[in-house]
Amino acid sequence: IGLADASFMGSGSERRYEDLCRNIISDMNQYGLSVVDDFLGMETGLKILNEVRSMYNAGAFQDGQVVTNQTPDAPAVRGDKIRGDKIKWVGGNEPGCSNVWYLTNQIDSVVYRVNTMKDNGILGNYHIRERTRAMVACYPGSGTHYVMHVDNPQKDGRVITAIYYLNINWDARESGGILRIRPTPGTTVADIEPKFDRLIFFWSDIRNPHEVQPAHRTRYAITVWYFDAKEREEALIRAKLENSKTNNLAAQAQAQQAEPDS
Ligand SMILES: O=C(O)CCC(=O)Nc1cc2ccccc2cn1
Ligand SMILES: [Mn+2]
Repeated sequence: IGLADASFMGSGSERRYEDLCRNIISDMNQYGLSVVDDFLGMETGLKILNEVRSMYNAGAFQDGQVVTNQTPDAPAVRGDKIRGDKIKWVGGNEPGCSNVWYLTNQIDSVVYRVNTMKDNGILGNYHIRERTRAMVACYPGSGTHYVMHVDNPQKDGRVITAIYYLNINWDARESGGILRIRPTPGTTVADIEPKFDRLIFFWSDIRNPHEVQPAHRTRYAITVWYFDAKEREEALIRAKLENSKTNNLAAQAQAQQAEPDS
């Protein structure tokens, strides 16, 4: 995986930006994932980290969906959590999020660029015009993890997952917290350390099941998901159909109840 060095924001050289995008295009076509180190440089990375820390310390994060998968017959032990992260969704330019907002703008420009460059292979099949808000996540250490899963298993429109890590001097040997991606089909495994100022991309669908291994140190990450216009459009139409179907069923049920017994 071409570990591109991309503190292009510092040196601001167009050439390095082009090279970075070329690297991402070839990684995404070859591996379905890409790792970019030194994306924004130390100074900007630190501003983002400090902003996230102050959000977290202000108690602005909620528990990620916590589903205990208690096996029915097992003794009532503490349900092992599906995931232990705490999250906060950050939209446009809310107060106190200007550095996260700057990050999402930088990632946007890379994604829109690789999506429109010529000879971009699979990336050319998508038409990326929208993304989710930024999901700021914190694994508070003490073994919190996230089980193996697929981000978009059912064509909800999301095609690229982009994750930016904020963890200075992360050493997985003592802190764990590795993101393990198991690209399918295939037998390879990509173990990615959540290193400071590292940006990764991977296909959001079933091509990339992934997990976060137990983290023993506070682990911050910021994720945005990019939509393909067509897949998103179709997903929204399906959702509307589903919705109207259930509404009709409910209305019918309501009506039946209302009818006097025949
Ligand atoms: O932090 C990492 O290295 C990746 C963690 C991760 O996969 N997070 C995540 C978080 C999610 C939150 C809501 C719905 C789906 C989700 C899928 N994945
Ligand atoms: Mn995920």
